[in-house]
Amino acid sequence: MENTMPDDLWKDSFDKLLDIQPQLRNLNIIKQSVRPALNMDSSVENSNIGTELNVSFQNKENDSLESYIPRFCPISTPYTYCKKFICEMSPITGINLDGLECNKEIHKNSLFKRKVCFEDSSKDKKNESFDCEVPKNLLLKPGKWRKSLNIWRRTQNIFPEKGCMCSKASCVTTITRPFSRRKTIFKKNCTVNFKNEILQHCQQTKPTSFDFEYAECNMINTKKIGEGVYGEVFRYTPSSGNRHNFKTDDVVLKIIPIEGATEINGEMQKTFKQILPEIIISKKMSSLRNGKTNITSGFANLNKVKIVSGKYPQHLIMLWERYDHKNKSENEHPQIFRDDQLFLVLEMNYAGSDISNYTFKNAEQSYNVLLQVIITLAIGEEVYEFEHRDLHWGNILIEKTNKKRILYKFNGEKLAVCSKGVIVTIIDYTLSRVTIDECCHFNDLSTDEELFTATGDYQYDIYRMMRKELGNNWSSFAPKTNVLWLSYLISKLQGKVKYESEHTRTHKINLQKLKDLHNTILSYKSAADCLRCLFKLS
Ligand SMILES: Nc1ncnc2c1ncn2[C@@H]1O[C@H](COP(=O)(O)OP(=O)(O)OP(=O)(O)O)[C@@H](O)[C@H]1O
Repeated sequence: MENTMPDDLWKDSFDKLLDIQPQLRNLNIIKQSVRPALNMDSSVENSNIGTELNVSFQNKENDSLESYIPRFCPISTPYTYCKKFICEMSPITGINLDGLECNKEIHKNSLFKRKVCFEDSSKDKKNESFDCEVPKNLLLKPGKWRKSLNIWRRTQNIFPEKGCMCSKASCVTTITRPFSRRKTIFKKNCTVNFKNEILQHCQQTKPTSFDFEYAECNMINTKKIGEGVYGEVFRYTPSSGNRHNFKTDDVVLKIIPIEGATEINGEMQKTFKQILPEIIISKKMSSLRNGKTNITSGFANLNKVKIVSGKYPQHLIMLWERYDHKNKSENEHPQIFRDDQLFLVLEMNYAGSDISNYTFKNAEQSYNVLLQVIITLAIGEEVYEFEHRDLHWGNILIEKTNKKRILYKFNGEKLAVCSKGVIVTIIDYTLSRVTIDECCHFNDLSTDEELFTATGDYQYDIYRMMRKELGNNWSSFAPKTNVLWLSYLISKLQGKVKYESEHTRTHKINLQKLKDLHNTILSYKSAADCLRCLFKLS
């Protein structure tokens, strides 16, 4: 039975879109007039991801769509039928899903003008005039894409520090480092000593010893629970002498090497300057739990920030190895750090497991999780012009709670959401944008080609949609980007997350509520706009 093909195997991406956007049927768009799934993002999910995506194109001279049909790619629409479905519209990225408006700009950028690498341009002199900026086969795993991107780079023999090396394709591409572009626009004229500023945030005058701060004797039940490209994440229970406020909440340490000259996990270490905004954003978002007119506990609870230096404590190294043994770490062994390595440590409350690993009771629970995310984003928008910009399902954590209701305040108005037994926390502000004290902090992705070329999940469409929404100006405030991530989240809650029981009436009613909201979500301008409508606020 396990080898039986899924019932919806016959569906191509447009068929699937009709399931979730039934109003498209009213437009009477017939399949013959829809282009094949050149955008492979969504359709590839049900395909054999291991199969190489061949995006070499046969004929570059003719600018018509036909010349850009891949010769072979693992899409659910069989290639033999591709040429039948030709028009200038893509069911995924060619239209705005809410307005059903044909999005010519995206066409220009991502389909017709998409620059590609030819496998062997030396055989064809004409190819020399064709810029080769978009890498081949950039198929990333859903969720934490930085790791996936680094693995892709390694397999393609691309070394970012040299700009690019493309060993097989005879083209020179410019692969820029995507994640070191954290910027802050200061509206007031001021010069900042980043190191001192960070030490102030840490309430330190100089870095303290890593071994001393995180000695084994002060930490109980410690284990490594996660990793990102920038850091290792450990969880522990503070030993009684080390509990500051008599709470027994478990602590999470996110340990990020900084300021060193060596690359870690394929990335240059962040500098004081680059890490400061992450500290500021984390602190401010966390402080919203103690706000006056706006209150949410939906952003990670940051208790402390510390700068430590020295070798990794031996007990953490052992836990790192245990995790590696069990889960196969993609990060480098912490033994590689020198004795004078600096680390930034963010101490947060443990906030559960991420949505991709969570099994919901039913859609009623997941619908209430969605409401918690909407309210939290809305409050972030109101107070700090916050856009998360990377809210994939690995960055939304869920934990069980005994509280019946989660309470919020939005512009002075008290709101409550039934918890249905779970509480939500949003994490990871690496790409986030905020305005704090007249400074705008953001991550400039304007020259990042890789992220906008990636495929493999609807997630990667969202980065392209954000770029369009922002006009590639990443400092500007466009809360619609939060709405785009909500649309992504709803699609995951409908079809991708795990449910304990799917046959109850409650589940079906709430799944319908998710579908209804999915049909309208992109018509909202911001999470706050959506919240006002859902809670009938003025
Ligand atoms: N407060 C927390 N509670 C529980 N788990 C957490 C917490 N913070 C982080 N984690 C876990 O650690 C993982 C990595 O954290 P995070 O996303 O903040 O790291 P990162 O280095 O920013 O990752 P990226 O590679 O996306 O930059 C998360 O996916 C999550 O599983």
